[in-house]
Amino acid sequence: MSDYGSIFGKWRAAAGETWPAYTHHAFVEGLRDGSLPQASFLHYLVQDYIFLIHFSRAWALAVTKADTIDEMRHCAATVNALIDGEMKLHIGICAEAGISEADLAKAEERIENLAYTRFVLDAGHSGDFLDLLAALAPCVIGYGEIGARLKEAAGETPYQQWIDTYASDDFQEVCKAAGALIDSAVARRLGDHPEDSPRWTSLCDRFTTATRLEVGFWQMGMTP
Ligand SMILES: Cc1ncc(CN)c(N)n1
Repeated sequence: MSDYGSIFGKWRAAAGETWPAYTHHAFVEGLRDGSLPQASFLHYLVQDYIFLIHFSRAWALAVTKADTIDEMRHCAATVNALIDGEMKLHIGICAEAGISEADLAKAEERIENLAYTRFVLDAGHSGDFLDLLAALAPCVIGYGEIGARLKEAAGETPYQQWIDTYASDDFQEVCKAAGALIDSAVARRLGDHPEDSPRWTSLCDRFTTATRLEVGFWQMGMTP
């Protein structure tokens, strides 16, 4: 079982080589060793600010798709953590670089961003709570995995604040809680042997597609 839960570990394994293509992407390695150009980083952050708006909408949709109060509580808390926590990182770093919140609000959304966020929202609109969680999981837990690795492996890099945010105890707790939510939500709906469910393959596919879209997002970051 992975640090982030049993189902996440299975979905991650089913994604095969797509997973390391995401978590070890050249953009990530550039954050780690400091070789990523600042223009790429800022371009990524501006797009990621827009991403987090839609991502918050997707977690808000999860509140409406939940079956239990505990599930609702988790999803509602994630909306708050995104808006009042993670997005502040983007606002703060961009402000230091002379990019105001007003600039962020009127930035043009790149097509790779649009593809990813609308894919996640569609998973929730056309599917159920599990479809939505499978599409959301690579985003939350992938950054936790990246942050934890970069904390151990980072060289001299100007991107330490970014690394520290995703390596932080707070963010790691968010990832572990998301993994536990996925485990309990899958057990509740598909029982103790979810791999035997006719839905299993399509849940794995949703997870893998979201992971491919994460790879595309890093790639976009490298082409301001
Ligand atoms: C594209 C993307 N994926 C994941 C995360 C982490 N919440 C993020 N900020 N941006």
